[in-house]
Amino acid sequence: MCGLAVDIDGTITEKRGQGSFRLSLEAVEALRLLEDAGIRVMLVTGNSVMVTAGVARYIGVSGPHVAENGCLVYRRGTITHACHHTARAAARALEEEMSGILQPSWQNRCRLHDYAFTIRRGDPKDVLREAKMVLTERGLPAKLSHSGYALHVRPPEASKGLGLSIALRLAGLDPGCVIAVGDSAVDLEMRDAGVLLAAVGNADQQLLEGADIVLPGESGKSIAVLAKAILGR
Ligand SMILES: O=C(O)COP(=O)(O)O
Repeated sequence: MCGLAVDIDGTITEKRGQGSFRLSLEAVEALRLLEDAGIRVMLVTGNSVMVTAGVARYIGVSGPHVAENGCLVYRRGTITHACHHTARAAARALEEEMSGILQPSWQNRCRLHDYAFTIRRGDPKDVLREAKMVLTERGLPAKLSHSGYALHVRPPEASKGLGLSIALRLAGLDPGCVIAVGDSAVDLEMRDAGVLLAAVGNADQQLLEGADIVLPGESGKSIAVLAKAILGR
């Protein structure tokens, strides 16, 4: 075991779901113990690069880290662009056509490729369908996903797997000795980097069914359980 890639929201927080942003102190402690034992901890998230780099700094995890759902890789102050397109025009179209339903994320001001919206009302599946129709009508190619926290509009090439592959290459880590952990269907993409994929116990159904292993416990507690098993404590 040489590296652990973890999603942020729903994975190292106390709980998962819109509005659950409190970091799990158990998870933070577990990630620090792993780092101290020489295991590289990488954040792989839909958040903007500024938020990702800030969270990483104060948790104390060395990275490289992946932001904007795979589009940006942050390593020691340097940013690598994994995506070559931006979903900015698609995000603007959604703002115009779905303002009653979608609330743009405050982080959109510092995003470059992937844009996020919280859903004000309605079932995320219906909202995704409507957003897809808006983009098709406008002829804007973009990928849409929902993290359990926000709807993301992404360039077609965006993938957490692509971002994680770049992060592993920058760190000189063999994917075969890396475990990735997430809480939602978007995190399935991380397996494309060749890592073992784990789901926290309260992950969404798609990830619970698609992951290689399901961890006991919920969100941050699952991370603490995994760290104990890795460190043999
Ligand atoms: O940005 C979000 O919507 C959620 O971010 P995550 O990828 O860390 O779960």
